[in-house]
Amino acid sequence: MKVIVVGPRGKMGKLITQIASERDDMELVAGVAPAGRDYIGQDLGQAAMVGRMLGVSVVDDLESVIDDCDVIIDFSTKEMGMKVLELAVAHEKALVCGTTGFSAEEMQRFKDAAQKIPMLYAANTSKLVNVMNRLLEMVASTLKDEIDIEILEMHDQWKKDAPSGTSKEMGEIMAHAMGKELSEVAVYGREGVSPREPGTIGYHSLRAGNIPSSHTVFFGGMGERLEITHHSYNWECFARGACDCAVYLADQEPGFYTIQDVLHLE
Ligand SMILES: NC(=O)C1=CN([C@@H]2O[C@H](COP(=O)(O)OP(=O)(O)OC[C@H]3O[C@@H](n4cnc5c(N)ncnc54)[C@H](OP(=O)(O)O)[C@@H]3O)[C@@H](O)[C@H]2O)C=CC1
Ligand SMILES: O=C(O)C1=N[C@H](C(=O)O)C[C@H](O)C1
Repeated sequence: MKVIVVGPRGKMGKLITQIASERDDMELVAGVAPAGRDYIGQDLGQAAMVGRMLGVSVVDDLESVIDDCDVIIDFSTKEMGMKVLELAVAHEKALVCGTTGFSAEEMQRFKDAAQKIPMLYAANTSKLVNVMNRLLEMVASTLKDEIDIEILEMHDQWKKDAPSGTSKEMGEIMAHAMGKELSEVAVYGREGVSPREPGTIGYHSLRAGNIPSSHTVFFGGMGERLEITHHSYNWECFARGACDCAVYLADQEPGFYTIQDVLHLE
């Protein structure tokens, strides 16, 4: 399965390149980086600090290499994400997108693209986070309005979006489990919003240092509290999951896929 990595110098792109280079079922054919970077033209192994040459280059123009691949893996920015999507559709290439921060309208463009290409979107490609999502669904569907739900997510100081894509997915899963839409119940920050309105889901984002990713969901009951937490120690779990998604997608027909399909969690 031939793969292009978009953003191979990024925190995720580097790890995805390193992991893909070790897998027998993946073959890297190019990296795509922003124009003007000093590592354009370098060997992908050097640019992504793999520790050996891979014999393929980093380019600044996806269109010049896209026909060499089966699947594109994109963890870059939302602006680049939209350009990658457009080219993937035009060249009928499978796309794994893990970038976060897209608007509802942009997310709809991914869903529309699925009529033409195998499209997998996952705001979080960690296996354990996706198992955690099942637990959240179970608690929310069992207790509904009996409990207060608050989500606290922590990330590094450089993260561009807040709240995290994962916490939005978690909120959506729990809202649907309670028969609601997230937009009806989400409250972003509680400062100045007290006492608490029942049936809402509160969001709290903390940014500090180089925390890779932590998500805690607090279920507040009367005289008791349940907390479910996922901590990542680095970005490896997400990169491994992204490679699994790409291998899965290479064999699929056009359609919209999620990591639940890859992990057989449905
Ligand atoms: N789904 C999941 O499980 C996860 C999702 N993410 C998401 O992935 C995205 C990237 O995260 P992260 O790796 O931490 O971010 P980084 O900022 O470390 O990396 C982003 C990369 O994208 C590259 N880039 C920016 N613009 C372009 C462009 N026009 N063309 C090609 N490449 C471009 C940057 O290049 P340069 O380095 O040269 O500036 C950089 O290498 C974020 O949206 C994040 O939330 C992150 C972790 C897990
Ligand atoms: O930027 C990150 O680091 C992460 N982003 C994703 C998100 O927004 O949820 C996934 C994970 O939390 C790491």
